[in-house]
Amino acid sequence: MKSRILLVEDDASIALVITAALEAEGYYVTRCASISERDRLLAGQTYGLMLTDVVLTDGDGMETLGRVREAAPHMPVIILSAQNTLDTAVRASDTGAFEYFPKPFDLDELVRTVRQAIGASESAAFDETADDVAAGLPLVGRSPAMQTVYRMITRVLRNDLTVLILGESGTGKELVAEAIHQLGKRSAGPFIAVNTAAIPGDLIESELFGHEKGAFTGAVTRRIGKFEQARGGTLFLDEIGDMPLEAQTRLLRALQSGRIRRVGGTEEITLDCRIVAATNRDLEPMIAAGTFREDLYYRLAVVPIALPPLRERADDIEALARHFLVRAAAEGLPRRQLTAAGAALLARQPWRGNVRELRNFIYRLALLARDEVIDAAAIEPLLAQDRAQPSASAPGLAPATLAPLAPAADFAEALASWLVHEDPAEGELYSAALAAFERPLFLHALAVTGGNQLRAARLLGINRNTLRKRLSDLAIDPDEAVMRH
Ligand SMILES: Nc1ncnc2c1ncn2[C@@H]1O[C@H](COP(=O)(O)OP(=O)(O)OP(=O)(O)O)[C@@H](O)[C@H]1O
Repeated sequence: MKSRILLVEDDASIALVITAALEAEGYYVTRCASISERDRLLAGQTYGLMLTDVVLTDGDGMETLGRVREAAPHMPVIILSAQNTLDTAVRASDTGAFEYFPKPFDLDELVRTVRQAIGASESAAFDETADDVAAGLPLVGRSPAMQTVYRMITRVLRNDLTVLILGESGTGKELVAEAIHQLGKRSAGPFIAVNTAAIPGDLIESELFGHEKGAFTGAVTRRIGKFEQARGGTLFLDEIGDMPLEAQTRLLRALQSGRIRRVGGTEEITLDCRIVAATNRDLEPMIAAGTFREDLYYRLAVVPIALPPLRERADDIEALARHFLVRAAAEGLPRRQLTAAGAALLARQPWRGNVRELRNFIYRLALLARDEVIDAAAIEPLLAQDRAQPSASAPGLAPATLAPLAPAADFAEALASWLVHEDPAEGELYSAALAAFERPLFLHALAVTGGNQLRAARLLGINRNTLRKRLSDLAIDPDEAVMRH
């Protein structure tokens, strides 16, 4: 005999469609429209599965799942929600729900999942429960493409599987990596990000694995590598496609053995971090050409998550634009409103630099627009400027280290936004601006030279003593600068 299904849904037409589809499969469906009715029905009868909406007239169908678990601990639950944010997906997964369907959903897929869930619950009892994860992450966008991403994220939160995030530059790969860390079981540990493309080839090993004192010229002290820094947390290996082959081999060996050795050291250190890697490169042709190791690819891509380019989820552009306007205002830029026509114009742009380009554009717009209300007419001139000067906020110009504000087209513009943000006191303008400029520049020079002040001074083209003095004035600790980078 087919199972009885409890459907908790207050939208009569959705309920009708689901009931018809499930009855056609031979299931018996009992429908109710509120949480109180649900609890009453569960107390009196056993169900093979429950399908529930989230927002119901008398409460939240997801928040109250604890009561359902008490009444029917092994009954699989499928959540249907119009609140299709990452937060909802994560909350759904944390309730131990079998599956989460953002509305609108594919009816055939829903029926298939019901069949699977009932089959699975007959062979294995469901014992998953978890705390309510409070906060969602600032991943904006509810397009179907992002729903798929959110569902993938929820699948890796309770395990340590290695994740490979693929997507063009600026699509949000690092943000997704952070979401996996913060929402996952290692959130109490550190999140360590390494941009493997930014480290000179000969320093990658010591950067990742650390080195012992005297391991090579310049190794004046023992240094802990990123793998060790990430102990208990997550190691985010960005731009993995740009890693030199030799470093790929070392990385593969570390992942295979689960152990590392500091450069020049003998002690074996056991890895204790989740690895999330990312690249904007198309790895397949690189594998074919022999520039990316196929075995490393399979090691990393245990769970691949593909982030679609922004132009393929134009539905998200308006929400993102409004989000960045709010952020810009919170960071001290003028408060702006975006009209529907303005949003529509933004949604029609190709955004080759993806969300990063959109973000930079919105910050410039907030800074430069004349009126509080931003309409298409205020956006046009900036778009025209970008078309004439494509580098203005497009890919490549990404130094997030440059300022707390978005990177700008040139120093004059960066300075303008810095002035708005910092508003230094009279008589301190020059020294404050100089410090704001020098700090990221010196940190960059120290990072790429592995903290070697002589080489950093040479790179900058300034005297070593000048650099030392300025580092001391700015209270920059060269070793710490390298560690933090
Ligand atoms: N869905 C999103 N919601 C809100 N902000 C986003 C989203 N996606 C990206 N961003 C923002 O866009 C910027 C670029 O994102 P991120 O650095 O994660 O991209 P990336 O894919 O890692 O880029 P790259 O390949 O160049 O390293 C960041 O400021 C990030 O916060």
